[in-house]
Amino acid sequence: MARKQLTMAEPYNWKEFTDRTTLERSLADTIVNRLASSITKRGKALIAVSGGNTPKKLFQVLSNADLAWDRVIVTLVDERFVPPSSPRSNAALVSENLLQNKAAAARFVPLYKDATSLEDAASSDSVDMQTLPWPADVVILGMGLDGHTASFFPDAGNLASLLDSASTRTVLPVHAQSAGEPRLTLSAARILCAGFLALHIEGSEKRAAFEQAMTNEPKKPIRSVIEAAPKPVEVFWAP
Ligand SMILES: O=C(O)[C@H](O)[C@@H](O)[C@H](O)[C@H](O)COP(=O)(O)O
Repeated sequence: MARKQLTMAEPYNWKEFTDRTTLERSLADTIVNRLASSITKRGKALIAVSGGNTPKKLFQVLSNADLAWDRVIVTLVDERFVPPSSPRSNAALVSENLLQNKAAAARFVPLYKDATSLEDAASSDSVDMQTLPWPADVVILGMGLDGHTASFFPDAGNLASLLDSASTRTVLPVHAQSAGEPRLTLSAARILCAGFLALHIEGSEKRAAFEQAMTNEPKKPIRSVIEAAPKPVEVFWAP
């Protein structure tokens, strides 16, 4: 039973599940349907996924889904500025959990590249990734307890640029004390134009953090993204 929204004007749809397995199956089905529909319409599909711990099981479920994966391009919402050999790498997480089984046929476009600086890597990504079939059909966001999403950390020096829905950049660099390491992130502009934009969070702490982020001031990045979205963001939550 979905949580009753506070007002009709909520910019998100809360989808509550009894357990994480049920959530993962439902979200995976929705993702596959969206990607299959895009393949039917335009012969290809683009999905951007977040890293971190939450999506690992979802990736494993997705990897076994029946889909023309050879028509699917998978990229990242954000990446720590580390090589794929690092245990902190989101590219490694995706390669080890999503790009397996049937989904191994998908094309993966990473964000990390061995560049002289974070800024050079972000600029080069932005150029290289222009050729991807934007808008993304699916973007799956995560959220930290501090209300960050993607690598839009509240203490990022360039947060306004990261959140600028009119940005012409595809990938931006992020330096934020709270991020752990320098990051590369899709711009909000690219995230917000997704055909299907979902937030995947689990556990009571994340639910509380989400509810606080959506009401407290100053606005947390997740609230800025949700309020800027042209249509309600689908929030998938399980205890
Ligand atoms: O690179 C990352 O860490 C993610 O893209 C980030 O935005 C993540 O979604 C949140 O930090 C939640 O991470 P957890 O799922 O590990 O709580």
